[in-house]
Amino acid sequence: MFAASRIQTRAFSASARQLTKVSVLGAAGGIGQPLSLLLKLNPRVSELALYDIRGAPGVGADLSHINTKSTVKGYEPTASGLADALKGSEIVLIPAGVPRKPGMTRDDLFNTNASIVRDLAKACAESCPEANILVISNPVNSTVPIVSEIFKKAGVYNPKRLFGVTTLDVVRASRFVSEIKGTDPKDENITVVGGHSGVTIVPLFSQSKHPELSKNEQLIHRVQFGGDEVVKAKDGAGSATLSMAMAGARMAESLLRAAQGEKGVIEPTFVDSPLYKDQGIDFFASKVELGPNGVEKIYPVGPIDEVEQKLLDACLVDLKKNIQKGKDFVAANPGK
Ligand SMILES: NC(=O)c1ccc[n+]([C@@H]2O[C@H](COP(=O)([O-])OP(=O)(O)OC[C@H]3O[C@@H](n4cnc5c(N)ncnc54)[C@H](O)[C@@H]3O)[C@@H](O)[C@H]2O)c1
Ligand SMILES: O=C(O)C[C@H](O)C(=O)O
Repeated sequence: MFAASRIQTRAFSASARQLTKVSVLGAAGGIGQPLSLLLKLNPRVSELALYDIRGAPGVGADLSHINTKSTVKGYEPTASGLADALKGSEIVLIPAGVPRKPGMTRDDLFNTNASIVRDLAKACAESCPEANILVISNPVNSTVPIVSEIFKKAGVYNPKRLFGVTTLDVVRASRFVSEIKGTDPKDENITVVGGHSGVTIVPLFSQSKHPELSKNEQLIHRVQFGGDEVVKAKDGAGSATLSMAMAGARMAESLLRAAQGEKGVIEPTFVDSPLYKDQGIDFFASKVELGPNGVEKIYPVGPIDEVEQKLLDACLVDLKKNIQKGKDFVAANPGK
């Protein structure tokens, strides 16, 4: 037992020395800056490439003074700057785009963010077609299908490498439950399935240590509309940035752990999924085991109670429309 664990530790420390380039698109923004900071502190990252339409060289210079071993560079806002930032990337995180103001839904961001994500996806398809693409820009339910359509058009789509980042919903659910129960959030793993906006966010408390919480309407509402809480509190200055940076860094870390040989790394995330394809729903967030090739295994939703079934039914109706909206956008606006 002891010898086996020593061998395993040696294997991990050897693989942790792998060269791993991670890039952040939208790196000078509210999410981009703290996310880049957390990635600079991650010993699994050897090279950090920062891109934004403004300010990335400054953020890069600032982070480059932190005494961790990785190199950091902020690239110029040009097509060649973007291509250079992306080349050789194993993971690309995309928090580029506008955030909500009070009174807006995530869908209200579509008109601005759809073309931003489309154009960045094109650059990824050209410069790093094999990278894991982690989409943070809202509305995630539509921006992820936009990326997949662009990759399909370029002939480089690998469904195992595309992820909508829904980790913040999981992080919130864990924290909110721990507040109610007076427990340590690290012991509260709540699966959240569906998508990432309002009623498409479906927490499955019946599968947690506290199945009775699936009847707690206030808690369910808080998980589904946690983003609104922050938008309201920031009062026009944007939406969640710091908690999102933590959640994005956690998702990237999970992918890196899996890529570097660790088994059994599971995160709920929004992926190209077989679960509801028969209902015309191509993407769905459920528990996903990660591996060196990205998605290793997609878990079904599993047993849920009556309340959750109703939530899931409502989720699927909206999700289908959101996904179609992303696909239709690329068909009508293929870009240059
Ligand atoms: N998935 C989630 O759980 C989640 C959580 C929070 C926020 N978000 C979303 O993330 C996005 C960013 O939020 P934020 O608070 O960081 O916004 P922000 O305005 O602070 O930052 C966005 C950054 O994107 C940059 N940008 C715009 N167009 C770009 C382009 N074409 N290429 C590169 N960079 C570009 C901007 O210059 C800016 O620095 C929003 O759409 C927001 O809704 C998602
Ligand atoms: O609420 C938002 O608009 C940002 C993000 O999607 C969140 O869940 O905090």
